[in-house]
Amino acid sequence: MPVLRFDNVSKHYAGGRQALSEVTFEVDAGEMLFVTGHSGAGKSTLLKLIHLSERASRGAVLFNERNLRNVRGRQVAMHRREVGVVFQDHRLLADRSVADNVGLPLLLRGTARGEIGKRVRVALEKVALADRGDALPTQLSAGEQQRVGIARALVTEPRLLVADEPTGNLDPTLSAEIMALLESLPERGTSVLVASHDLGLVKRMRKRVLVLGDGRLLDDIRPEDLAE
Ligand SMILES: Nc1ncnc2c1ncn2[C@@H]1O[C@H](COP(=O)(O)OP(=O)(O)OP(=O)(O)O)[C@@H](O)[C@H]1O
Repeated sequence: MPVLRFDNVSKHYAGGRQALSEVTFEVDAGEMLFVTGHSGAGKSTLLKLIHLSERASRGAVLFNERNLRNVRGRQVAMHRREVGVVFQDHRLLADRSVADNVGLPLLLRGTARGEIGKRVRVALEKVALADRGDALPTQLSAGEQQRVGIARALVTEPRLLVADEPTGNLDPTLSAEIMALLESLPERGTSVLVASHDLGLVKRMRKRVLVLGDGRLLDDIRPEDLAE
């Protein structure tokens, strides 16, 4: 069953140009894929329609077969529990511990403290930072900070993780480390969709690639068809 489906999706920003035009694709449960394209091609917009920081102008975005057009009000927060989000700048709170940062989405949802502690430990284990929960973000390396951002996105055990240029600020070694971590998530039940303009990185990963150009889906390349 697809976890995500875009059916002829278009997005116009108010007063702006058309960011997406009639985009159609599906993501299966347990899949990892990339979306690439030039600056302004529509990559971030595509991700925003999935975690509902923007709404489609036309067409349907379906998550677990549910049309997101019908997800309103309090249901938006429930939807966001099932979609983890990772940004280029991880946006960690500098004066809170790593564990507090990771637990924040649960705290905001009123989860009991004992349960938060348990889930934070699981999330930090997933990103190999189990022993750094008491540290402040500034005491960690850039790559470790990005892993904290990923743990925070995973703490609600989402069905899908969307990541917008997650390695944008990292050197090649740390980028590879973050990619290896993201690659390990599908087998643990979380599908992964990564937006990146870094074609070298995208090719090295040998995953399915959606190519956007001026808001249109130009290509949907399967790993076996990737050129050497
Ligand atoms: N809030 C907004 N209001 C108006 N126009 C917007 C808004 N956000 C994005 N756009 C426009 O929509 C188009 C797609 O932008 P988007 O950020 O999705 O591209 P992108 O592929 O992620 O680019 P980049 O790689 O530079 O981040 C661009 O022309 C952009 O200027």
